[in-house]
Parts: sequence; structure tokens; C-alpha cells
Amino acid sequence: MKIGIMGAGAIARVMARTILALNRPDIELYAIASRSKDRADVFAFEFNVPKSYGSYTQLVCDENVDLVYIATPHSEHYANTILCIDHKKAALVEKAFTANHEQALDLIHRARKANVLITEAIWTRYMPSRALIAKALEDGLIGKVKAINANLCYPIDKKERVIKPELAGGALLDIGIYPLNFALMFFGHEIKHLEGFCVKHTTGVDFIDNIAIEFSDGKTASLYANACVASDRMGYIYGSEGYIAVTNINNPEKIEVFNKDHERVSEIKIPKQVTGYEYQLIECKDCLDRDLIECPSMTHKQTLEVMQIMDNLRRIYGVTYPFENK
Ligand SMILES: NC(=O)C1=CN([C@@H]2O[C@H](COP(=O)(O)OP(=O)(O)OC[C@H]3O[C@@H](n4cnc5c(N)ncnc54)[C@H](OP(=O)(O)O)[C@@H]3O)[C@@H](O)[C@H]2O)C=CC1
Ligand SMILES: O=C1CO[C@H](CO)[C@@H](O)[C@@H]1O
Repeated sequence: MKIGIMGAGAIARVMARTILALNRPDIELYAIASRSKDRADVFAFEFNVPKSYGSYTQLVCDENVDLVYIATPHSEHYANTILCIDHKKAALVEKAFTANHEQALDLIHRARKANVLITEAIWTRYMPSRALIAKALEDGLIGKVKAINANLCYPIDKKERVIKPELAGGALLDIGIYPLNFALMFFGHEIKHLEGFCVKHTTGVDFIDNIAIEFSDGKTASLYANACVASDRMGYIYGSEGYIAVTNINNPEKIEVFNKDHERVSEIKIPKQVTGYEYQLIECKDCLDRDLIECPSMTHKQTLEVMQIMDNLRRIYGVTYPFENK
């Protein structure tokens, strides 16, 4: 699978390092495309990428590219993915999949019509830690499962793409999406009641997010994201007999099981990984081999439901992006 990266920014570099370190002959870093040929050339030199393009269109016109990894700001994902679909290129689209549900729905309709794989690069959904936690819950390690509490905070208030409304910035789409997915991955998507409260940046985007969910089966989730501070990134799943503590919900480092007397009863070992970003690539390769147009770890339906929940939260917050008001 020859990968072409769209956008030569921060996460693109992490992905390039991942592909190189993965060192699989069947998963190759083949091309980089930037809006600037100079930036593409610098990137290509840095990671020894065979092809370097000064426009995204040139990348999707390269007949050797099998998968485009879209690593641009949220506001751009919609147009970038259309470009891929129109050129019959499979796309792994960074989270948030799009700026809103309407864009996501349109992309999925287009991809299905064109029979092209598109999927959201919400890396935590593809990781082995997800199945390990789900199994611990199924096995009854903490009794009857009742509630989740999770947070993810980074001091990212100087990043343009995070503070600018026109780039669909804000804490929710950038980091709040992780505690949200953490809760939905383990409790499902059937929501009975959703509440939210945010503090806004001076630019108008949400910057400190508090989210409360009551699921249809009575389980609950309290989620927090803050784009001005660093936090412990803990995720807790509480049950009638104890709780599971996940250290770093953004890339799980430790999964511990405690009983209701707060004694640690076990630790669930996480397999050694490259960076954690490799699993979504491996699943894309598998999907392409099997002619699938969506990834089982993050189905189109699940992506759409996450986008809908985030739209609903933004409605509660009173946050819209300028291009949505036209
Ligand atoms: N999974 C994860 O752990 C992470 C995911 N992300 C996600 O990755 C995406 C990119 O984030 P990140 O790499 O931090 O962002 P950066 O700002 O570092 O890079 C984004 C790149 O997108 C390109 N781009 C295209 N259009 C625009 C535009 N209008 N304004 C600015 N840049 C543009 C630029 O590349 P060029 O000019 O070369 O074309 C730019 O370098 C986001 O969706 C974000 O949520 C980010 C960090 C971690
Ligand atoms: O997905 C992400 C995880 O962590 C980052 C902090 O560096 C975020 O900004 C980002 O978008």
C-alpha cells in the first residue's frame, strides 16, 4: 500500500516517522503533498519520500498512490476528501472527520457511490487497548458497568488551527473528541440525554468543554477537555465491584483494575507498539485488500453519530464556524 500524505504539518511528520519505523514492505511512505513545493521538498528530504508534490491535486493524480492520509485542519477535510473520492483514491482522514455532520454525510454518500474507502483517523478506535478494555468489561472484572469519567487537556492555545473559527478550531473537535470516543467506544452510541457547557476563547471557539451524557441503558459519562492546560488524561470506567483506570486515553500506557476498596487487583498488558498510529494504517491496508469501503473499527455510521453529537454540543455551546453561516 503506497501512502501519500496531504499537508506537511505536525501530525504528518509523526505519521511519516510511524510508517518508516513500522518497516513493513507492504506499507510504504510514497508521496508527500503540500500547498507549497518547497515545504513538500523539505518534508521529502527529511523522511526520504520518493515523490514530492506542490499541490494536493498532483498527489491524487498519481496513479501509484493507494491511500491518501489527510493531515490538514478540520475545515479542509471536506474539500480534501472530495478531491480524493473524485480521483478514486482511498482516504484516511484525520479527526475530526469533518467540521460538521452535514459534510460527513455528503462525503460518505459520495464515497459509497464511487466505491472508495474513506475512514476517520481516530487512532484510539483502532488500537488493541480498545479490545482489551472491552473484554475486561465483558468478563465482569468490575461488576456491573455504570459510568465513565475521562479528560484530555493540552496547552494548545497558541496553535492557529486550534483557535481559528475559520479552520473549525476549538477544543471539542480537536481534543474533546477523544473523551467522547472513549465513552462511546465502551458504552455505545445510544444517548438519552446530552448536556454541555463550554468556556469560549476570545475568537469565539469553545476552549474548555464539559460534557455530560446519559445513555439509554442508564450508564453515564462525565467528560472534560481543556485547550489551555495539561492534564493527567485519565479515563475511569466505574462498575459495581470496582473500576478500571486507563492512563492516557489519547494513547493508553497503562490499564489497571481496582476493586471497590481501591486495591489494585490487576494490570492489563498493552502490546508493544510503534507509536500507536500504525493500527489505522494496517486496518486500511486490510480493507483495501478486502475491497471494503469502511473500516470495522470506525464505521461510517459511527463517524456520522460522533459528528452529530458534536454538532449538538456546539448548538448547546452556541459555537458555529463562519462557513456554516452562509
Ligand atoms: N491523531 C492525532 O494524534 C493528531 C491529530 N491531529 C489532527 O491532524 C490534523 C492536522 O493537525 P496538525 O498536523 O497539528 O496541524 P498543522 O497546522 O501542523 O498542519 C496542518 C497542515 O495542513 C495544511 N493546510 C492545508 N490547508 C490549510 C489551511 N487553510 N491552513 C493551515 N494549514 C493548512 C498545511 O500543510 P501544507 O501547507 O504543507 O499543505 C499545514 O501544515 C487535524 O485534523 C488535527 O485534529 C493533530 C495532531 C495529533
Ligand atoms: O489529536 C490530537 C492529540 O493531541 C494533540 C496535542 O498535541 C492535539 O492538538 C491533537 O489534535
